[in-house]
Amino acid sequence: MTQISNPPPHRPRRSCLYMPASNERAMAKAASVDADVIILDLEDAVAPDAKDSARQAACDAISARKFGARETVIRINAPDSIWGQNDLRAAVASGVGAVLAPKVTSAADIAAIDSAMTAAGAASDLPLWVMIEMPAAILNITEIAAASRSSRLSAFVVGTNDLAKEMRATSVPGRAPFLTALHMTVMAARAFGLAAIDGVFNDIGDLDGLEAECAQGRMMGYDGKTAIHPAQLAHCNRIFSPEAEEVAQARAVIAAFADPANAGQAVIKVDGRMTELLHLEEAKRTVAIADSIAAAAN
Ligand SMILES: CC(C)(COP(=O)(O)OP(=O)(O)OC[C@H]1O[C@@H](n2cnc3c(N)ncnc32)[C@H](O)[C@@H]1OP(=O)(O)O)[C@@H](O)C(=O)NCCC(=O)NCCSC(=O)C[C@H](O)C(=O)O
Ligand SMILES: [Mg+2]
Repeated sequence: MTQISNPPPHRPRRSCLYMPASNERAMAKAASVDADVIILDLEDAVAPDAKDSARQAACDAISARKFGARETVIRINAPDSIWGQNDLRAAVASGVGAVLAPKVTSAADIAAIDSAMTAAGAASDLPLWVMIEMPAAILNITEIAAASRSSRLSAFVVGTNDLAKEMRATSVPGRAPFLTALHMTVMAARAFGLAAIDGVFNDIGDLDGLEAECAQGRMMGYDGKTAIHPAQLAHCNRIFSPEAEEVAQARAVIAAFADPANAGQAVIKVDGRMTELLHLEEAKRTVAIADSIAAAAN
């Protein structure tokens, strides 16, 4: 299987697993974990003494194509940290699928990272993902998302741990303290055509809690969830996959609009429901995601 550096628009991102690049045992799982996206972390999960060796290990694993068809991402340290620019240059040179930058707060940050990627020789279509995890990022979310028009920015990843720390908020079931941030992030992502990935669930043993949080993220419109442990992946994959009934309904909508009897119609009835052309667009997206998941499973 080959790594894809420029993924198709409907590529599933149901589960995005962080792997500390300094953790050899975790990295050895590369070929077997059932994650749509692998995020090799050089930032918070890597101790300062291990930063250089983790960077090397991440880039070696990418170059050796250890992750098969999974989308690969390297999370660099903050560009203004002592490791950030070396991380960025090494990630670009490694052939990774996307670079993930932490703790951005403004459109100027996006422009600076994009310029640094260009200076490092990045192709114009190497995607930039960013962590939305600072209060200032939430306040500036529209200008950050709008920076995608003039940069490689293509995805938001929510960081609820840093957000909790910076807000001095408490993590509780239902995530009441973070709902404003979660809604604003997905809204801005959708307004500017970006992917939106939900934050992590820290309690590895609480799969019921994880399931509830996945369902909440999906209901809000998120494409998938970041995970910290392989045990979380099956829940993320299941809940962020279109259900069989949803796919069947989507296929019925596509078939109905393709029926010559409905040619030129903007609104029709499908299985008793009012169905407009806007539903056709969503139906096509649902089927494309379902087909993509099915293809990856074969
Ligand atoms: C939290 C962990 C340190 C727990 O690790 P461990 O004690 O080894 O757990 P287990 O014994 O249950 O592990 C069983 C096996 O699974 C492997 N494993 C565990 N986690 C991963 C993983 N993430 N990827 C791949 N493989 C993994 C173990 O190596 C065991 O394998 P084996 O021994 O061969 O049986 C650990 O889960 C961990 O480090 N998780 C990721 C932490 C991380 O990346 N954190 C940073 C991102 S979270 C974040 O902060 C997001 C954002 O920035 C924010 O602000 O919110
Ligand atoms: Mg963080």
